[in-house]
Amino acid sequence: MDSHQLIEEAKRAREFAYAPYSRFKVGAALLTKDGKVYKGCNIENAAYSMCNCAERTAIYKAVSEGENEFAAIAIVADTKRPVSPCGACRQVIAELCPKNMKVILANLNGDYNELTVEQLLPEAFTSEDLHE
Ligand SMILES: O=c1ccn([C@H]2C[C@H](O)[C@@H](CO)O2)c(=O)[nH]1
Ligand SMILES: [Zn+2]
Repeated sequence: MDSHQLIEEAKRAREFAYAPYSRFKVGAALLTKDGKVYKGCNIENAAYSMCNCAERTAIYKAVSEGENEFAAIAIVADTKRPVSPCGACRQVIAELCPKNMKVILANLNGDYNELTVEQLLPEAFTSEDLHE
């Protein structure tokens, strides 16, 4: 599965977004090392703080199914520049995905950026900081 295919999977997930408040639909597709794809969309709530981002939906789906080896994630929204994940999602990605894993940020115009987890959240606070 290449970057373009993973972006297409994320676009399909985006169609399921439940975003009646922001009207901002986001899709994500997380690729495991053995080639499975877990998709996620954002899911909002009338109690706004409970909104869950697409990236975290995909990651939590995968982890809760026993997955822990990831190869790439694609995230797509209808933005001018490729979508920029929020800080909370950057922290979750840094926690559960390898530092050198590919992160593909895309929009619906065909623009995309590829970066690593470490580039997405430089100097991340991680479990290595917790205990000496
Ligand atoms: O990278 C992002 C940025 C925002 N959102 C969602 C959260 C909320 O439902 C809506 C507006 O912020 O978009 C995501 O899912 N991923
Ligand atoms: Zn987020």
